[in-house]
Amino acid sequence: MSEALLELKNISTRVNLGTKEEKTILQDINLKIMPGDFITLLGTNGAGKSTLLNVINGTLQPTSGQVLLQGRDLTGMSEVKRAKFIAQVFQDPKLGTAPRMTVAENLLLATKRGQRRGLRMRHLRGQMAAFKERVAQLPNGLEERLQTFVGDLSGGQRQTLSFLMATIQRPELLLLDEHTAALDPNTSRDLLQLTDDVVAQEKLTCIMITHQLKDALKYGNRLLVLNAGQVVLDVRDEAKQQLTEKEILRYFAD
Ligand SMILES: Nc1ncnc2c1ncn2[C@@H]1O[C@H](COP(=O)(O)OP(=O)(O)OP(=O)(O)O)[C@@H](O)[C@H]1O
Repeated sequence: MSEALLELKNISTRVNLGTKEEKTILQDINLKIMPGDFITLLGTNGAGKSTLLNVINGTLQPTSGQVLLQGRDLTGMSEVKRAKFIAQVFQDPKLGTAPRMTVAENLLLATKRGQRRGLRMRHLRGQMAAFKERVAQLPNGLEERLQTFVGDLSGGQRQTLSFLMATIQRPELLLLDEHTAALDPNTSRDLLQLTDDVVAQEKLTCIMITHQLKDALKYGNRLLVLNAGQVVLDVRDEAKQQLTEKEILRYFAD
């Protein structure tokens, strides 16, 4: 088997250590994510899905275990440094974009993701044509909004922009934390379709948290279910295609 892009080795996360509130959120997780895997991640509220993404993106250090990206040990590396390799889109359209900057300025910012260098607005003019071309392919009219302040966009436009910002500079790993959950059904469907297209075109490796069983079955090549901090189901390819919603629900048991 070829080498994993991301490997989680014996990851455990406990909070409030040494107090009555001590709690295990992730329990000895071992996972190999292969290059090009598009994983849909399911689990009941509180199963530990967001915590797992936080351990991968570096906002949370695990209590024990290691996070390896292409064999490189990321454990202990800051979130800012990991941003060079890992991009994330959150559920809240307000996260991930700067409201007092224009759409074009936000895109310029995204092209510098993970770099220390400051933002040079004079570089913007040279990039406008390329930005216009990128947003022209998007579903909800962002093309006409390049000079609009992001705070004035609709939630759907803002979330589409967040997705474009996360992928404009190809990340090694893309993390999506219920990124369409706050959108209306049509806008959500369009952004999921865009996600699927971009992941395929750019051959991205991606983990997408969702509560929609249909979407978890429809998208991706691999499906994981987390229950009480443990991976209780991990299926890929044909086994995933044959899975039904009813079967998945069995793994949601308390
Ligand atoms: N820093 C923390 N301190 C205490 N408890 C925490 C902390 N972070 C997470 N938790 C708890 O750990 C559990 C897992 O949380 P997490 O957000 O990872 O779940 P989730 O599977 O993403 O849930 P949801 O589907 O509701 O978003 C929850 O019970 C949560 O309250």
